[in-house]
Amino acid sequence: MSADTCRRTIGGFSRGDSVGANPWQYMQPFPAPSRNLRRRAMDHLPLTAKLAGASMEGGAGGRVVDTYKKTLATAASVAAYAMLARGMARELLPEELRAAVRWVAASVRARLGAGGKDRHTIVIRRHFDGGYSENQLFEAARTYLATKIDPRAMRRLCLARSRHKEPDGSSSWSTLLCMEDGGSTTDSFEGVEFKWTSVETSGDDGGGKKGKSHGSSHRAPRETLELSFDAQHTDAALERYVPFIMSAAEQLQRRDRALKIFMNEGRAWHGINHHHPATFDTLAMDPALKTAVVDDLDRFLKRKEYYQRIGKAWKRGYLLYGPPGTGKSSLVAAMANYLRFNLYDLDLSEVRLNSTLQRLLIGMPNKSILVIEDIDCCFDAKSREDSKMPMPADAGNSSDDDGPPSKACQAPQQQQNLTLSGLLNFIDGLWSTSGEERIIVFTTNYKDRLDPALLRPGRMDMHVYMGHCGWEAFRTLARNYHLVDDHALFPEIQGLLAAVEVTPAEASEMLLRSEDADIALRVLTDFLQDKRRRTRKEASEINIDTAEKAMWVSPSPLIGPCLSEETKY
Ligand SMILES: Nc1ncnc2c1ncn2[C@@H]1O[C@H](COP(=O)(O)OP(=O)(O)OP(=O)(O)O)[C@@H](O)[C@H]1O
Repeated sequence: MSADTCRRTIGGFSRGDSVGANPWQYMQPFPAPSRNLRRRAMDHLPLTAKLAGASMEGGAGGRVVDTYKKTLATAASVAAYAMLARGMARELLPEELRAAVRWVAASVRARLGAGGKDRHTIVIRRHFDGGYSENQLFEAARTYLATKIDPRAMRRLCLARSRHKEPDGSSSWSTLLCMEDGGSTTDSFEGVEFKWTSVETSGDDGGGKKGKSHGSSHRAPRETLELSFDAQHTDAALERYVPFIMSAAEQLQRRDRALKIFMNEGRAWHGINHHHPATFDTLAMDPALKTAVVDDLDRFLKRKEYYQRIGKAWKRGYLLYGPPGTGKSSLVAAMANYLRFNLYDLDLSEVRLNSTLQRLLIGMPNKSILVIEDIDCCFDAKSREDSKMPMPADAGNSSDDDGPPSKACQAPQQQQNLTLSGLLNFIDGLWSTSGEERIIVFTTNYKDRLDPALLRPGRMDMHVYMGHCGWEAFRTLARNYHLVDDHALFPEIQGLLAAVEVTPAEASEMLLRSEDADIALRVLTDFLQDKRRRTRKEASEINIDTAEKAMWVSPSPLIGPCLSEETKY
């Protein structure tokens, strides 16, 4: 096809117009569409097509197309140069300079991203004080952002192992996904969009911490996280978003840390790692009761302001009672795992003085669970009285007295032996004065033996009865141990559980006898049948015994006088 033919076919082009830019040029074997038709079609075309289409309208349109082509060519050249420059920079420029360039680019990007709106930026440096102090907010933000990063969406990511200091001075470690230098992500909070950018600059300006490796003068890069947002949201950022991040990070760190259980020795706590596997999922108990406990814990955690408002200490007390082997200790472990709180297992037989107890309780950090097991065995009737007794002669040398002397130790005549009322008064006093977000759990096998002071309303907020293994509890155990939800023996087991009392500990033991679910369930069924036989036998013996006794003491007019007569002689 010649240029002339082409011009003819399309029509309306003046000499010098760019034929090649005409979109209809080679695709148009039919007569050209009318102007109106083309104008209507143009309304639906993207900008590039419109520009090109404009060239069909006359000389002015042609110039637009020329400009468009030139712009495209220029953009392509710039992109090529940029790629070339980038490659050369990577080869030739030192890392420090490249980091500085990246920082400038990130700042420019951040400003351009603002879309012309007034943007504010909060810079959170990893170190301050000339590089010698760690900024906790940086660590918190990094921990929080690790949950926001989608590793599939980011081409470059950094993996870091982070150390957290525990309240007891020990450390725990966790692995985090972090943004690389120049990386950014957005987070939405209360409907506001916050943008986070990771920026690294060379530490050679003296602001960074001196690199410890190889003892060289090289300084570690200065790491910062930049939080940018629309200026109108400054209050939301500082007053709500930043505190939210701190608390979210704390929760995440708690989730990752190894739990500990502390035991009292003298006046101090000694902790070891706590790996009790019990969770609310594995706990075999009445489902409604389980839900009630979990809901109660959740409500407690959310109610800081509420407790403040009503003027009550932010603490919660649980009394767990029931026969041995019904899961009281397991429930305590499940609570600790659920809340990620450390456990403080208080052995009161090791505590002789109220002042020692006071010191131990004050030494417990927030977000912890105090457990006193078998509370019914801890105090005899005598010690329940609030007796003010002189301090034993050897008490000053006892293991209770390590560490600096407390106020109470300076006034020996006021020393009190440990009493239940001392414990209760002090717990109430302690919770209301120091520390918060604590849980106290008492356990007992015999609720009826407890001092009424312990059962007084308001002392223990929730009384939880851990009973014998019911049908639902058994199903949890079957699922835990053998991953079975249904089995041919289930109906028989259900009937047996309704007839005999067996603890979850006993049922667990039977289920553990074999790894084969069929065998283990058979073993349990036999155990339950045997137990039912024995229970029936015992019951019938008791019935006979009772009947015999009844015969001897019965006031029945028929035999009564006879007995009386017999006993007379
Ligand atoms: N409700 C339960 N759910 C799951 N496992 C249980 C339950 N109760 C008991 N077990 C099993 O029995 C073992 C002993 O239970 P646990 O020590 O929790 O009972 P306890 O009521 O605290 O007993 P004690 O009163 O003697 O201290 C647990 O380690 C667990 O394997």
